[in-house]
Amino acid sequence: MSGDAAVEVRDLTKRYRGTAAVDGVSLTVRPGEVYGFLGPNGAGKTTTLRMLLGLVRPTSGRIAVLGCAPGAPEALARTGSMIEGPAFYPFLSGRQNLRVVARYAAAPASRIDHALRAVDLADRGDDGFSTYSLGMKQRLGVAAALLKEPDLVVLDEPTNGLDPAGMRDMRALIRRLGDDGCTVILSSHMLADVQQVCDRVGVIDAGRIVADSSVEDLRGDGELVIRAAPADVVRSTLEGLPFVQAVRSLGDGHGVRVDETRTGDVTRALVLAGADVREVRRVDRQLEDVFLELTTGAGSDA
Ligand SMILES: Nc1ncnc2c1ncn2[C@@H]1O[C@H](COP(=O)(O)OP(=O)(O)OP(=O)(O)O)[C@@H](O)[C@H]1O
Repeated sequence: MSGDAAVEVRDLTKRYRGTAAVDGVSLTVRPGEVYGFLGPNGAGKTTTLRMLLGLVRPTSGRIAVLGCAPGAPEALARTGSMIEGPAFYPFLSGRQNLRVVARYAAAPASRIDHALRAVDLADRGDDGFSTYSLGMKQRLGVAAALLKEPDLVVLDEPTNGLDPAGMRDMRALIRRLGDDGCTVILSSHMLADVQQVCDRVGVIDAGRIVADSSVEDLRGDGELVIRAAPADVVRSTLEGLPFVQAVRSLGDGHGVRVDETRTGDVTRALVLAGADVREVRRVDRQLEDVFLELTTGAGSDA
């Protein structure tokens, strides 16, 4: 373990009754980055996050959180978390709920106003929790995670169940935390959200990491969409080009994985082969496309 990482996980495995929920996971989260943990339902996201917090004991493997063993008091003192939705007293106000959490977490009560401001709940802090919208409840959960002035925040599905405005607010909040130098790990089903808010992502499928890279690298160079005829000439020409990585058939054309600088070469080759080129257009790959390619797509969230 290098010791420079905010979180370092090596060969982490968790078995339940012989079945691996998490199977040899290795990943590194660097200080100050917003790291997205993506995967279909049941892929092992929550189990991994719970192991990082010392809530679940690994079957095997190594974890360092802020240089400490998971669950070590030094690590927990600098880590805020929201796992599987926030739990608050409905009959107390937001502020009173945070007071309860602060006392329990040995965090200074002076942090409460700061935490409420950070999640845009300062002017609703004295209203009853039961009167909050789902988005406000989720944001209060993040406020609770911020009470300790943490270096690391772990959020399990922070946008779960939120409407578009709630998601936008949560995204902005997470990005602000990252910009303020806090390391954030979040799990999500919301691929578009992760694409907008995360610096790097790990994709987990059936307990195994299938990708761990920057969002940009994962999305790659995008695809060149070509409409040209006849189809057999187009396909054989494209497949014969050494710089073309992959050719796939679309309804009325072909999609080609190729570096953007080769767009002219591809078009020229098709014209020289006698193809009638009607359209050549570059399409960015969305994280969702990559996710579906990488995972089995078995989860309903996929
Ligand atoms: N306490 C447990 N006992 C037995 N099996 C468990 C336990 N906790 C999790 N599992 C199993 O481990 C696998 C991974 O579950 P986990 O909750 O980590 O997935 P997830 O990626 O967070 O899924 P979701 O997106 O649905 O929350 C699942 O097959 C789940 O049934």
